Amino acid sequence: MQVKICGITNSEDAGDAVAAGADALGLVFYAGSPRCVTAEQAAAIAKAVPPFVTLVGLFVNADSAGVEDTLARVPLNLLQFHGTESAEYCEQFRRPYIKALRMKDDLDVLAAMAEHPAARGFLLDAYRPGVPGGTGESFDWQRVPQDSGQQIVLAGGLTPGNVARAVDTAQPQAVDVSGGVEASPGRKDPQKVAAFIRAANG
Ligand SMILES: O=C(O)c1ccccc1N[C@@H]1O[C@H](COP(=O)(O)O)[C@@H](O)[C@H]1O
Repeated sequence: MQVKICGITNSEDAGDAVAAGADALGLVFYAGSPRCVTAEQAAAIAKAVPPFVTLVGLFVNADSAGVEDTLARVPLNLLQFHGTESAEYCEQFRRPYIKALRMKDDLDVLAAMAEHPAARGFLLDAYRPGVPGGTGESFDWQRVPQDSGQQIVLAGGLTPGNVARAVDTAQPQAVDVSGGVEASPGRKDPQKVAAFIRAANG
């Protein structure tokens, strides 16, 4: 099971997550988040990350120039678009990307995936009106399609205590967590991070 620890705000938390076995670290470039980092902070964190750990930049309906500016300053391996971005928008950066889908009750998941043929995968997160993500809420894992042929990253309200059940139910390729492994908003708890990665890997 691949594990992404999202909402890293400092080099110490990055190092702890890598030491615990994280495959990917997420940096949030969304001003509305308590985990938001500047490009300068992100570049400093990136220096603490080994080359074979994927560094993911998370954006929410950001203006294109802002994304380009971040890309020029931070060595991101993968982009995560967590808003209502179109395929045309996401593809303009010519970088590998995953698209977040918020699992609103009436969302046609396969149809939403078909709108992003160039996406490298889809991150499925809980839906809460007015909040783009990082809600700490989960959704019905049985709604994760088993026949999409896509790389699925399961997210939303995952914790060290529920991730094994989530993996068993949804059978994703990867899991993603933010609030469930925090000591306080924006600071990770290294013991929770390690427990999460252990539990995700069964
Ligand atoms: O982490 C955030 O603050 C955030 C803000 C805006 C959009 C997405 C955000 N995070 C992503 O949401 C998932 C789920 O978060 P949680 O585990 O429920 O707290 C997280 O893994 C990020 O990919």
